[in-house]
Amino acid sequence: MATAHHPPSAPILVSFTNTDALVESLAAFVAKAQRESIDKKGKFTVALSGGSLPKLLRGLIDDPSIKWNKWHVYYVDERVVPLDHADSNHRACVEILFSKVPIPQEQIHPIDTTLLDDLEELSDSYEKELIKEFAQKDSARFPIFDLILLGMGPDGHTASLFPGHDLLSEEDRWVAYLEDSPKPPPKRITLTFPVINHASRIVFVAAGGEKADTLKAVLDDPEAGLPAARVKPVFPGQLYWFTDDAATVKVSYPRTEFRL
Ligand SMILES: O=C(O)[C@H](O)[C@@H](O)[C@H](O)[C@H](O)COP(=O)(O)O
Repeated sequence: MATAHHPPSAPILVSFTNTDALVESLAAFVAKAQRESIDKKGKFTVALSGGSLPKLLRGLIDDPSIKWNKWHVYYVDERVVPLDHADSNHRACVEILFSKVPIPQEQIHPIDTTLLDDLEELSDSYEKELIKEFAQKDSARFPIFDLILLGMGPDGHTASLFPGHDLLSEEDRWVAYLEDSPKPPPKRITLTFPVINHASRIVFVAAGGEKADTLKAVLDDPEAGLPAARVKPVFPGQLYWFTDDAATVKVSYPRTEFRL
């Protein structure tokens, strides 16, 4: 169990020469994470981001080792729009991934779109979804996801946690809302840092040269405190970075060879 004396273990950085290699290894990693979780407790709880992430999960679609009926999927963050809106992270995940695999619909947890006009109610209701899944099972103060998959924006944001925003210091809530996201659309809900940091495995997926400067800042100068650098798993959680060489070209932080 977590104790205050355990330092967080250092992030593991793996970098691939091209996107296809990244996609393949990411799928293998996720497959292993789900196998371990299912072996241990019969299910796999995962939180997904939007942006480029859903496409980078395409390696899962034809993987026969994925037990989709054991997956319980939540969103790291969601834009406050109807589920069929072009900006919806849920819509992107369904179109790119969930419509192509046999995952039971009731095990995918989108936002309650009857509450789009009341962000406080909406974030409370999403927190209640998480409480249903996590609160009874263990006495932890925060949910312990088996896997949280994150992206990083060019400004260093992750989830909907943006540089300089008040939500960076949220310590109590599981799910928070914002109305002033600098990345459109402005209204969003997001998991908070304590929830992200309590996951068993946290994986950032960042590809492309436009992320090179930010990735250097996050990995080589974490004290500067960009949001992505504030992802520091609570023991025994582990943080991984899955990147491509275009994104890591400026990074001095040591790379680890990918192996399962
Ligand atoms: O809803 C969102 O906007 C995402 O969840 C967001 O946090 C995303 O992961 C980053 O902005 C990185 O986006 P890209 O992967 O598209 O660069």
